[in-house]
Amino acid sequence: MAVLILVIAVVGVALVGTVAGLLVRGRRPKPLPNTHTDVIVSPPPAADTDTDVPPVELSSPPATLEPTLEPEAPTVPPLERPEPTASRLVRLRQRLAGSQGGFGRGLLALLSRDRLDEDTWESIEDVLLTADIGVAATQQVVEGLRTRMRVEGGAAPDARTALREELVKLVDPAMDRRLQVSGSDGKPGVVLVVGVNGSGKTTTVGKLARILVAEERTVTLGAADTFRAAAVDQLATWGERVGVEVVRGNEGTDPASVAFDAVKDGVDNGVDTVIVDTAGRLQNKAGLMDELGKVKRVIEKQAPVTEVLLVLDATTGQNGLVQARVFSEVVDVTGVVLTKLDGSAKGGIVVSVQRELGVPVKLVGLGEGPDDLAPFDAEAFVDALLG
Ligand SMILES: Nc1nc2c(ncn2[C@@H]2O[C@H](COP(=O)(O)OP(=O)(O)OP(=O)(O)O)[C@@H](O)[C@H]2O)c(=O)[nH]1
Repeated sequence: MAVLILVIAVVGVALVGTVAGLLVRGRRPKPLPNTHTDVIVSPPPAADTDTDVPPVELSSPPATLEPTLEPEAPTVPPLERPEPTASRLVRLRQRLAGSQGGFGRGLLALLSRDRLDEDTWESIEDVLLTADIGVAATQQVVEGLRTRMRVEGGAAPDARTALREELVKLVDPAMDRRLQVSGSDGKPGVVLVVGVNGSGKTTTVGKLARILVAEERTVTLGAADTFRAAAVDQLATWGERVGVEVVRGNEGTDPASVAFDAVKDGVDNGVDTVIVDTAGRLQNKAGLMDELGKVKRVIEKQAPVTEVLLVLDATTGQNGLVQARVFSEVVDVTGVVLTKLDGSAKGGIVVSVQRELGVPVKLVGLGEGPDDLAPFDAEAFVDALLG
């Protein structure tokens, strides 16, 4: 009997050991999932990534087989990737050629005539004046061309080269067109954007932010156009699309206080550039001077303004030039943004505005698309004019 009990005990111990061994092996730790996270936060996943993520089961199906709720789709849209500046120029040159080609081609046709009589020279002058190049510049270019044609003896075959060289000289490739978007002493660069309502200011601020984001710079926007609530919302949308913070005030808030807050925010967060949109109501010169003067003064309590961009609508012609003059008397304009060049055949305004203000055109707007803003280049511009 004792032997029997002993045998049962030995078999029992052996069985328990085997089962325990199996259990321990079953609990052996699985390899850990990869917990490494990127230092750079990636944009929210695009719509097609949901194929990688199994649907979340909210609860086990109830006995009554009621329909289960689908998890809600995330509402945050993915961040956009703005187009790099280099490819913009190639794409937008076509658009520039489309709107300005008539002007350049008209000049070329006149210059290529067998006989360049006085009537032809007058027609050449008319074409230049119609394109808004301005009287003095027109005379300069006609003089230059007449001299060359005399010296070189006749029009064709070199009319294109001569015209190109004269126009490039006029547009002045030597002007420094770089945007001052960097600050010093660890402070952000501050770009103040001014111009009359409707010239495309807010749109330009949004597009410029995209250019800077494409160049991997960090940006904060200041919606100091508190005169028009829609402009503030418009800017907020531009910012959201590329993940750029927009500092805003309520409608009617003092624009200077919004500008101050935006630049302070930029300094505190160590961003590269703060761009400030302004209202710029051209009610009268004194009022404008007060408003923009104050905006600039309060900004400079935080960081120096590195660039003042005047936005001008190319379709407004001579009227735009009058506005440009008033703004440049009120604030030190350092660069011009010429918008809506796609909708105007008056590309000559580039020349007149540069002569009028003595500051370079730095950017051109060539459409309503988010990336339809490009750095201005004198030679590419003239080539587009000549088609
Ligand atoms: N075709 C074309 N349209 C443009 C261009 N730039 C701006 N626009 C349009 O011009 C209109 C006015 O632009 P906004 O940016 O709202 O003008 P704004 O100067 O900020 O006007 P306020 O906010 O009233 O001060 C909008 O419909 C823009 O889409 C451009 O280069 N080409």
